[in-house]
Amino acid sequence: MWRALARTTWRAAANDCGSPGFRFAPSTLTQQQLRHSKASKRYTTNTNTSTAPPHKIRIGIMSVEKPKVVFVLGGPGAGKGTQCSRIVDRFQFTHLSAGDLLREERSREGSEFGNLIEDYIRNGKIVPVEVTCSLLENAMKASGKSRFLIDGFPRNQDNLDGWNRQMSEKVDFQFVLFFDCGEDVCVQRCLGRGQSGSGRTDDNLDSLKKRISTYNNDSLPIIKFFEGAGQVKRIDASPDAEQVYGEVEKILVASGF
Ligand SMILES: Nc1ncnc2c1ncn2[C@@H]1O[C@H](COP(=O)(O)OP(=O)(O)O)[C@@H](O)[C@H]1O
Ligand SMILES: Nc1ccn([C@H]2C[C@H](O)[C@@H](COP(=O)(O)OP(=O)(O)O)O2)c(=O)n1
Repeated sequence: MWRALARTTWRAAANDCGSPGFRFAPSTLTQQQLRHSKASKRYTTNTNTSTAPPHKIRIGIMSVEKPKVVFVLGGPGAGKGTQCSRIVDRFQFTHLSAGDLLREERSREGSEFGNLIEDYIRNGKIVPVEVTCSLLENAMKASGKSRFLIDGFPRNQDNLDGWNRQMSEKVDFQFVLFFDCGEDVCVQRCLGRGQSGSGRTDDNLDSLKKRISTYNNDSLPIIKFFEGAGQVKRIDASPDAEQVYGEVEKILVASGF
């Protein structure tokens, strides 16, 4: 169903690829990392047949760096997008918001997924990963960059499974930046965003109740899973944006960015 998504932005040859990490990707770093987690029973297969170290891929006799990926998670309205914009201003990251990519695809003329995406978004459900992951992979390739903030993904088990199938071998996963924010604050921020003209069809109370429930039931377990693997950097997202960013900056600098 999602073949159409993979159409335009794939680069035809390795030489043409801005970031070589997207092609030949024999190892599965994320799966390797997840193997160490008590909670990672599903990820026990070692499919790494490469002689390159896990953060690199092998092309012929050379090994090259894989693109680095940081997942950015938190409740609806926690401030993920706001903080990502600030990070991009200071660090060399490319910000890819799964929600933005889905909204773009929904509006793209001729998209076969427009109605499906709208139905999922309005009802606070998570779009099937085949759609979202392909949009992310295409955007990564099209950017030609090698450091990504992937915002709002993976948001449920389907997202995580799809990522592990399609992408984990191709990237050097770093950690999750988790913007931890109370439900009431999240709701007020989303309503405020709606009132100041976000134009989003889901910044209303009815959709928000469903989004919060999806977050609690489907997204929090994913964050806990990464936490169990020691891969979460938690940030209190309730203070003002400046203060939150101060914490983010410290974490990124301490992580070598
Ligand atoms: N720390 C903060 N304090 C107050 N308002 C914030 C803060 N961070 C973001 N906002 C505002 O809250 C709304 C949601 O922020 P946004 O970054 O779009 O959240 P998310 O991407 O997590 O949905 C926006 O209107 C934004 O300006
Ligand atoms: N991985 C994702 C991310 C977003 N979506 C859909 C469903 C979400 O409620 C909407 C909006 O997500 P977005 O990250 O832009 O917004 P919030 O964090 O909820 O404010 O997009 C999805 O289906 N799968």
